[in-house]
Amino acid sequence: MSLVTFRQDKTMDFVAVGRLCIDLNANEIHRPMEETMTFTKYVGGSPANICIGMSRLGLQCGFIGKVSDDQMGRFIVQYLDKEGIDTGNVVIDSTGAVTGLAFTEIKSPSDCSILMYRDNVADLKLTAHEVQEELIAKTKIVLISGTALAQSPSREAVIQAVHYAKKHGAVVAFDLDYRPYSWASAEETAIYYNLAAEKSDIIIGTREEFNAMEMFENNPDHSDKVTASKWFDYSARIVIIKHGKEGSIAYGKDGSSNRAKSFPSKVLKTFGAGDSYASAFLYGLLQGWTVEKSMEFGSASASIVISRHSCSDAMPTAAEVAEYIEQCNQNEIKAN
Ligand SMILES: Nc1ncnc2c1ncn2[C@@H]1O[C@H](COP(=O)(O)OP(=O)(O)O)[C@@H](O)[C@H]1O
Ligand SMILES: O=C(O)C[C@@H](O)[C@H](O)C(=O)COP(=O)(O)O
Repeated sequence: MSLVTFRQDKTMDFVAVGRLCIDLNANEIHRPMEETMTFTKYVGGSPANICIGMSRLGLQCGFIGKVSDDQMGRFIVQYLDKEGIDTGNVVIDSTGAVTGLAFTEIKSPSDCSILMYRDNVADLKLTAHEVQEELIAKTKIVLISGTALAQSPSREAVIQAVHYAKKHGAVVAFDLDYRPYSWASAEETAIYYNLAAEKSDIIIGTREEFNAMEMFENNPDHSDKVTASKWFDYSARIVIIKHGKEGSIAYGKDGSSNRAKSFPSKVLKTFGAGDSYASAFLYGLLQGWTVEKSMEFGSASASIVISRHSCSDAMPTAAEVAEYIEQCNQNEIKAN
């Protein structure tokens, strides 16, 4: 009996709600951004990366978001269209808002950071009225992303999307996606993350992101089991805590737990790991795989994406991920 079941009468697999932004990834790597002269432009934004990842894996996907009425907004929509993602609910801002920029700094494979310019961004201006119920009504999973809860009216748009998801039997996946610079205070973060998590069937986050949610909780040791157990009293069926290179652990409402190791990787940069992991994990669940196999698929996808320069554009196909797993298994057999 699987922990999560999906309505098979739906014609779409996955819809993400949240930010669409631009990644400007440094071309000159292994140096601080003060010395970087050129960047490569990619579509970015954690929910956008996850959606592109799901589409690359062969799923029918849509996006609910807002972009700026300029070249950057048009670049984003054209890219999503080319990837086969339904952009019918990507709204063009009319207030002069801009596209969020994420400048990335790759000082070393383990020392990467992101400088985000997010003043007056279009993605946080999505309103509840702009969320199309008919799009959510036809999808199996709705992904919400934590940063979209940071400001109104985006905050209310996410809550409305969750309401539609519950009404139409869509699974709600919550990727915590905590970006401190988008929030007014740590208290606001904790309050709104907890409200969203109460409605979510699948919750995915790093240990640090869950810590940010637990400001009013009693979990001084930051126990993953304590973190997960709280959410099974609400809607959650699966709670995943990610631990970087150390891998990840998933807890199930049925009392199960599964640990997944990370895969070997020629790491170029570490960002993009979580988004690729989430897309491939959710893909696995949609195939009817076990949590364990889905975690393996997510972990392998992450190890591929962190070896490449971009996040969105680096998202692998299902065949690439399967081949990588096979190759790593063969290498392990040879090594033993
Ligand atoms: N250095 C690494 N080498 C191999 N896999 C990694 C590495 N860092 C992360 N991963 C994989 O990506 C997953 C998510 O990474 P993590 O850093 O925990 O999330 P996020 O990118 O959201 O911060 C990990 O559970 C692991 O499977
Ligand atoms: O989420 C953002 O706004 C930044 C992303 O565009 C960027 O690609 C990134 O940091 C993704 O890393 P992850 O969310 O840690 O997987």
